[in-house]
Amino acid sequence: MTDSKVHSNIIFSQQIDVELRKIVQKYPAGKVFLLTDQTAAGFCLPLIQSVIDEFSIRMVAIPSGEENKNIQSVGLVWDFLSNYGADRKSLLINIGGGMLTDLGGFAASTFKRGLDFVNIPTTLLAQVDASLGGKTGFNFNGLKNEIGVFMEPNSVIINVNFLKTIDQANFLSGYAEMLKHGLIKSREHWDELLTFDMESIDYDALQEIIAHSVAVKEWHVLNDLTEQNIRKALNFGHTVGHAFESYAMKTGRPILHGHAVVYGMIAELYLSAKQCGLGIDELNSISSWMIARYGKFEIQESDFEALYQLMTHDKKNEGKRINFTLIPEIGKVEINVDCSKELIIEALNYYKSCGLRDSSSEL
Ligand SMILES: NC(=O)c1ccc[n+]([C@@H]2O[C@H](COP(=O)([O-])OP(=O)(O)OC[C@H]3O[C@@H](n4cnc5c(N)ncnc54)[C@H](O)[C@@H]3O)[C@@H](O)[C@H]2O)c1
Ligand SMILES: O=C(O)C(=O)C[C@@H](O)[C@H](O)[C@H](O)COP(=O)(O)O
Ligand SMILES: [Zn+2]
Repeated sequence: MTDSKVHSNIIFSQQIDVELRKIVQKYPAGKVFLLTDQTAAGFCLPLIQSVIDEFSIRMVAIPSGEENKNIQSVGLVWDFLSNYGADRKSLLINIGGGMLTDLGGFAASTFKRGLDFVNIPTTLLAQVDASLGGKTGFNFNGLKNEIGVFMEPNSVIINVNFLKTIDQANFLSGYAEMLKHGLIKSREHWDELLTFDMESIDYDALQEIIAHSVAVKEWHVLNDLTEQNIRKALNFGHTVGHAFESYAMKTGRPILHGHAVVYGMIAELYLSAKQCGLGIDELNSISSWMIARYGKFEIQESDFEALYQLMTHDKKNEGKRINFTLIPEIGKVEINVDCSKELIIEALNYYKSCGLRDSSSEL
């Protein structure tokens, strides 16, 4: 395993305390703050305790879970920064999963119009996706990431050892975003992901594929930070996926973000087959592979209208157009594809029947 590899401001390191100390010592004494969530705190702070003690870093922990990615939690962070005298020369260290790095990045970017923040992602999802690229924010009005700003962290420190304590469901959730990266990047990267042994994890091998996944995300962000164009590729699966995630939360049967993205990708692969020529065998085989590992969020026809209405809030939309990112073949992307309501309902029907149907059947 290589040590302390610097890729832009993304640092892969086996010695998280050494890397963090180098950053913290650049800031005035008493002006470094730390944000985590209550679950991540127990698992993750021991790995950086020596730095916390050495610099007497003040800490706050917000409640864990997607349901707490809200304005109340942002308020707790602003209160904390205000009460302990944070100023524009301060640093906020966000240590946790994607919920925490999204929310902490937003709180730091808006407090006194912005102070520096670094992300230490501690879930697979946060290491390959959420902690990178500067999309910060929180959920509002039942809609995912409805409020937010683009603001990149000063640094991101990735250490695979954090992943040894995440549970299987959260591992799969992070792997979903890696699968997305595989589908938009290349057949080679996709095949690499399909052959990785998720049952018995080799952490050296995992770090290698995390690095490949990070490179996919970073390339898109470097080319289009504010998602005017090619960054929309990173949103594949999210038009339908975010609708599933919001609807699941609203109806009291929440699902993890990555699982929602997998279900969204299945529906959007169907749209890709109908609108841009993705092969039907490819569609059916990817969908079956995904359902076998991720199960399903069961939906009825009576849910379709509510799901469609949620999609009308997607951030890629323009006017009345619901703009999808689609995949004509693995490794190719088409952005801004307008799909009719009828076709979107057909895609939801395809998803609904997945697992029930013979995978070789015609559409
Ligand atoms: N900004 C982006 O580009 C982007 C990209 C993808 C996802 N996201 C967002 O990320 C969020 C999902 O992130 P997530 O899956 O990391 O969820 P999460 O942050 O809620 O973390 C999942 C759970 O794991 C716990 N945890 C964190 N680190 C741990 C560790 N090392 N060991 C054991 N438990 C640990 C957390 O406390 C939490 O209970 C969603 O809100 C999603 O919208 C953002
Ligand atoms: O980095 C991006 O761009 C993404 O779209 C990555 C997604 O995985 C992530 O879930 C993102 O937060 C979605 O953003 P949104 O703009 O659709 O809220
Ligand atoms: Zn996502």
